Amino acid sequence: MTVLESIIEGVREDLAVRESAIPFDEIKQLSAAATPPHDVLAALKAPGVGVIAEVKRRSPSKGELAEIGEPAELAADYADAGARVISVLTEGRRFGGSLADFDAVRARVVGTPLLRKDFIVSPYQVHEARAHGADMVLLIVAALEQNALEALLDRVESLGMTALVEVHTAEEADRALEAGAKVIGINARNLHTLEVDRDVFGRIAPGLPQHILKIAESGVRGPSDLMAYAGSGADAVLVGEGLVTSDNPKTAVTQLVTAGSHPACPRPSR
Ligand SMILES: O=C(O)c1ccccc1NCC(=O)[C@H](O)[C@H](O)COP(=O)(O)O
Repeated sequence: MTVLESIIEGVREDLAVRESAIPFDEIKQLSAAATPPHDVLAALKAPGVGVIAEVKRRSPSKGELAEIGEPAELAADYADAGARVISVLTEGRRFGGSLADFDAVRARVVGTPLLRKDFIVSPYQVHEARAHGADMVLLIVAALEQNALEALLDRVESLGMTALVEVHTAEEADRALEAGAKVIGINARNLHTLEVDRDVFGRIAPGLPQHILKIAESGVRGPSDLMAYAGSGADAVLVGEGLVTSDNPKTAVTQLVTAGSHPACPRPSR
């Protein structure tokens, strides 16, 4: 069993417990009653290379990363520093995240789009994300059969949210395009082996259509990595470990945002 398969096995077990407490029909009603989502595409299309800043306590690859304090305060610092989207891990067993974290961030940071970063394998989780105020939902191609990917993507968009469709190979990128993805995240991290290869983005991104928003995920240690991803066509970068392990996460985001808006920073023409 790979790391990804193990994570998904646990996600399905935890999901069954939640679904027994709040049945599917009820979570659909809650999602329908939620405050409408932010326009994530508009946020990501703003000039310059954007930053998606992640609330991440621990991970399968590195274990405990940092004592992040109150997730809401960390997220508020991210937003104040100019993050375009805030990613909140809600997977509990391997990342130490929760929907309670998401709720706290949502209550504290009302003006910035939020990404529910989890391993989405069920329509229930899509409605659950919306019910908790998510604007964006991660769909991992490697975790889904094509029919499921297309059905979940349609459901995300039917609720007014934006899907971040994550790939690690050219074949997965083809599947994302076939499914109708508008935002494709190219993860430098292989979710089966946990190996990080920053060159993956530059091998895949140039082959994507210009209208696709391209997000470089993982391995961003500072502005030089952002600039390198920008040089290969990134519209934004998604950063977790490099922020929460820094001396000052707010300063770290500020430095990335400054680099992404610098005249010398490459930016795809739109
Ligand atoms: O981060 C991990 O170890 C990991 C392991 C297995 C599946 C997913 C994993 N991370 C999710 C992510 O892709 C990252 O949290 C995100 O891209 C930020 O990466 P980083 O800046 O390297 O923390």
